[in-house]
This record gives sequence, C-alpha cells and structure tokens, in this order.
Amino acid sequence: MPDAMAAETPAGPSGRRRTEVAVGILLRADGAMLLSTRPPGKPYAGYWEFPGGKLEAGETVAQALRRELIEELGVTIGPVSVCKVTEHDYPHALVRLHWCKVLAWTGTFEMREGQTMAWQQLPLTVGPVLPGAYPVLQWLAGERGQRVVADAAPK
Ligand SMILES: Nc1nc2c([nH]c(=O)n2[C@H]2C[C@H](O)[C@@H](COP(=O)(O)OP(=O)(O)OP(=O)(O)O)O2)c(=O)[nH]1
Repeated sequence: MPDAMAAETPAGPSGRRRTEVAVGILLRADGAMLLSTRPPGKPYAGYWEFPGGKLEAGETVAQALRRELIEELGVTIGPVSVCKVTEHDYPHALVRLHWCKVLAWTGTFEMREGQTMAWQQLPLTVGPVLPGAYPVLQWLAGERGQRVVADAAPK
C-alpha cells in the first residue's frame, strides 16, 4: 500500500512517527508456526518474518491482518485478538507490531508476492529472521521451553 495511506501514530522516543503493523502467528495443530521470506524490493528482502503488514487508515488490527493474509497468502483468517505489542526502531521506520495468534483459517496457501514459506518448529531451521520478529520468537520459545535457534555445534 502507498505509505501515505499507512496508519501512523505520534512520535516515539526517537522523535519518529510510529507505523502500525498487524502480524499473524499462524499456528498449526502440531504447534508449527508459519514464516515467510520478505519479498524482493522491500527493506530486509529475503529475511524471514511472520505474515502481516501495515494498517491502513481507519483499520483495526484484525481487519488489517485479515486483508494482508488474503493479499499475501490467499487465506482467510477467523477472529483474532492481539496477544502482544512490541516496537522496533529500524533505519527505514519505527514500527509498532501488534501480534495475533491465528488458530483457524480457510483457503489454500499461495505465495502471491513471490515469497517462500515454511512451517517451523523451534529451534528454527531458517534464517535470518527480521530483527523486529525476534522478541516474539523468544517469547514463544519461552512458552515452549525451547530455544529460538539451536545451540552452536561444540568445537
Ligand atoms: N509482516 C511483518 N512485518 C514485520 C515483522 N517484524 C517486523 O519488524 N516487521 C516490520 C517490517 C516492516 O518495517 C513492517 C511491515 O511493513 P511491510 O512493508 O512488510 O508491510 P506492507 O505489506 O503493508 O508493505 P507495503 O504495502 O508498504 O509494501 O513491520 C514480521 O514478523 N512480520
């Protein structure tokens, strides 16, 4: 979406306006979570992230997430609520990430933006992960008594 339409809120500690982002943690029955690569042309292209995107003006987090997942993946999600809010100050934007666990969806996954997707258990077998997604991965790892990435092999 054009940045001029993105929902923004007043400046954070760094004096920059926050960009509001809805992010979905799609969880399969076996606990695997869906990650995908950022499409070419976006900041951090090729990094792994959870699906989602910026809120448009007037949208709720749930509405934005529902729209983004149809646009990016071709799936329609059921009702969701925000389970966590984090912020990350990137060179390209100060983002506020509204995280929602998603347990139900309909449709077949299609990579409509040329991404690659992977269902991942912890520790992850893909990387690198977007820095703004790392705190939530640590939180999920804590819930599961797992690590985000496997320990380095002993020398
Ligand atoms: N989707 C997603 N975005 C994340 C995650 N972690 C994280 O820091 N972000 C940041 C990266 C971006 O600065 C921002 C999302 O913006 P975006 O450019 O992907 O959103 P969009 O799909 O609306 O993009 P566009 O229409 O402007 O192309 O949130 C994550 O796990 N998933």
